[in-house]
Amino acid sequence: MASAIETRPISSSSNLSSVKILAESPGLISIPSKYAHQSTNTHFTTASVQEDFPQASIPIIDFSFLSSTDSEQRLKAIQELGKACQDWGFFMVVNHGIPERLIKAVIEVVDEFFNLPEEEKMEYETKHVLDPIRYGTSFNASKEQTFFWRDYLKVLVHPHFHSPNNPKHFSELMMEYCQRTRDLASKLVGGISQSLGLEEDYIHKNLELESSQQIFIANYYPPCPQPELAMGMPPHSDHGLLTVLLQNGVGGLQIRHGGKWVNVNALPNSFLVNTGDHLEIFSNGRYKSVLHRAVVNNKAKRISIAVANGPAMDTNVGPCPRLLVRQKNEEGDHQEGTEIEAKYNAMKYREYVELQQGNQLDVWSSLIFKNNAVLLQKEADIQIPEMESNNVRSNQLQQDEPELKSSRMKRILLVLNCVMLGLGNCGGPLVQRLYFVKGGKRIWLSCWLQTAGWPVLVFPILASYAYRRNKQNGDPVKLCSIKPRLFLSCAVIGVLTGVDDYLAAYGVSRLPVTTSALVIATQLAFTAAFAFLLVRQKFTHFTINAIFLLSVGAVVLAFHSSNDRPAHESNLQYYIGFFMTLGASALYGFVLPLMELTCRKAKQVMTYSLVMEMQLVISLFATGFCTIGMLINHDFQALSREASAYELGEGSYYTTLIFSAILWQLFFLGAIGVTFLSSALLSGIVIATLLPVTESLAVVFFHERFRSEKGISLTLSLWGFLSYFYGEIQGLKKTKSKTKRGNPDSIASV
Ligand SMILES: O=C(O)CCC(=O)C(=O)O
Ligand SMILES: [Fe+2]
Repeated sequence: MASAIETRPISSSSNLSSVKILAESPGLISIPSKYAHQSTNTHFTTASVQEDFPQASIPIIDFSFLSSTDSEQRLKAIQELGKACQDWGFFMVVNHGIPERLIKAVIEVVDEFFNLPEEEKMEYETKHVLDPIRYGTSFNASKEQTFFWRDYLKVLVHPHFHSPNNPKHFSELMMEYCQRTRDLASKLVGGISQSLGLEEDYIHKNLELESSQQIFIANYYPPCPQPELAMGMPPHSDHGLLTVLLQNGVGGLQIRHGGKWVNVNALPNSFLVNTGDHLEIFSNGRYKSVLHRAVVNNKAKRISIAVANGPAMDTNVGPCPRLLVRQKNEEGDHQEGTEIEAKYNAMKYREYVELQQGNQLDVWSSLIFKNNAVLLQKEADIQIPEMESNNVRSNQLQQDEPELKSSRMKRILLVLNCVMLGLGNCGGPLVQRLYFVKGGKRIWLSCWLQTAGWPVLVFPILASYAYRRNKQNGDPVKLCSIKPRLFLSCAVIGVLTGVDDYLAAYGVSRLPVTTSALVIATQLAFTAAFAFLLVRQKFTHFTINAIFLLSVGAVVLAFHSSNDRPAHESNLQYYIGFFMTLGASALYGFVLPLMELTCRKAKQVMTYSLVMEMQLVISLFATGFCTIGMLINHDFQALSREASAYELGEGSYYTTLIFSAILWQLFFLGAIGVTFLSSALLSGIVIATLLPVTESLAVVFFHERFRSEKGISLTLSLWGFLSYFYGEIQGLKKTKSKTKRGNPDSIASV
């Protein structure tokens, strides 16, 4: 119904899947780039300047007064109706007489329709705007660069009734509901006709409402993880005469009023009604067809049902001739009877719909707006949305995220990040331990090295920048996209990481690698707990089992840990080392979900280049924190002394430091990458399950003892690891069968 072009089926060449499937994909924390609108366009996002949208107190029309036998009451209601159409173009109808049980049942059955298997709904994917039943997604997916967070079902219900076969009772309920709303619209049109000074049945007869075109449109907006970047439905006006809108109690409609977007919420058991383009044309612009849009939220699904009531398809609609003659006004206008200029050309309703929805906007506007001033006035309030969506807009996301175009690419990146995390996870503690074993004593230096490798990040960031520049054919592309709010969050995480590095470095200096690595495995339990608290991580039996096994593994080790105490260390030193490592584990278990939360709350589109920028800022602040520690401890001055006393020689000393820095950088970049591409929990799982490799390497390189408790712990870790991945594979299979016909690209869990 809306004034745009919804000609494209859901699964055409670009494989656009339903947004419902996308929203239900496990672990979706940010929206795919193709759903994120430019924050510079205030009409397409809510993230920009106007943060709080006032609540509109739109006029309320008591329908019972319109059909009152008391002529005075009726006249008053008609005047109020006319004023509502003139000043607002939107009003709320109460006491309409449509039973509440019918309203509830229709919403429920629409919900059931969207819950049908994708294959079944796909039967209704169609090509032509006037096909009787159409199921689709977004708004005008064939023309849009950026999609809308909405699935829809459109059914032509009058003069010929159509309906999907399923769900059961859909057809019956829809027929009754459409009949009742058609009667409602017809009575309102009668009142509007009178409010224009015409007979009650004037519009009815002249626009042939006996065979009026009625369209049932159900809109489904699932919860969206980044609602401020997405939009459910773009600004548009509705064609036809009156649209009767119902919603499932979840707000989201905004209308353009007084140059602002304002929220409109309906009273319980009321309808929202808006005047359409053809009432504007018919009244020669006296009644406005107002722009409106639907915003989305991250909490509850929203369903809206818009029933559009238009003239008969083949009716010619132009300004009403009787309204083009000046009426005598209250002051006794002496120009009474003179002609008023028609602002619009007449056009068949069918042609209007086809031209407008067929996207020939230039032709359409020149045909419809006889008076160019009307068009200009419309454009002045807001850039007409069709123009926006039809023109190829340079989209911030396409600039930012060329590398995440396909799900294959995402999977490759995820594997790459797991490998980096693995290398860092095994190599980092080993090289750090090497430093201490061969004569290094500087804890602050060792901790500084955990993040001081940040300059290596400059290369991939530059490479991504060069790639984007190349792609944009000379259009301006930003080197850094991080915004102040995200920068600040990363700075805080950086300082926490610095503290964490110190705790971990202290632990590594005191404990054998085998012990410290297994204590670090408790991090998974911390990660899981914080992930639940901070990001509402969902757990399956398999993940719970994995977390339990991995944690028990670490505890088994902890009970026997004193057996491991190196000969030269006191009990106290050993225990301090043990608890410092545990503290590091808890803190990092907190930092990972915190990063996930930061990614979710960032009012920015998350891209992989942005993740690298975030890691750079985190490392920078962590390094700054540790530099202070080094300065206080005079570590810089001690460097050359320590190098010359290093057991493996001076050259190897510096090599050890450099490798340590690089390996830790891989660890952190891998961890944040896996968190962004999947979840904090997966990062924790990878860290915990790579223990066997670290264990074996430590036994090989440092000839550490491999005692029975380590064997038990190791077995439990492996078991936990297998349990987690088995669960993941099961989950993936389920999702795949759900989305057989959907597009893996849109499954943004990776
Ligand atoms: O979902 C809404 O509130 C708006 C729906 C709408 O404007 C339409 O379907 O034309
Ligand atoms: Fe609409």
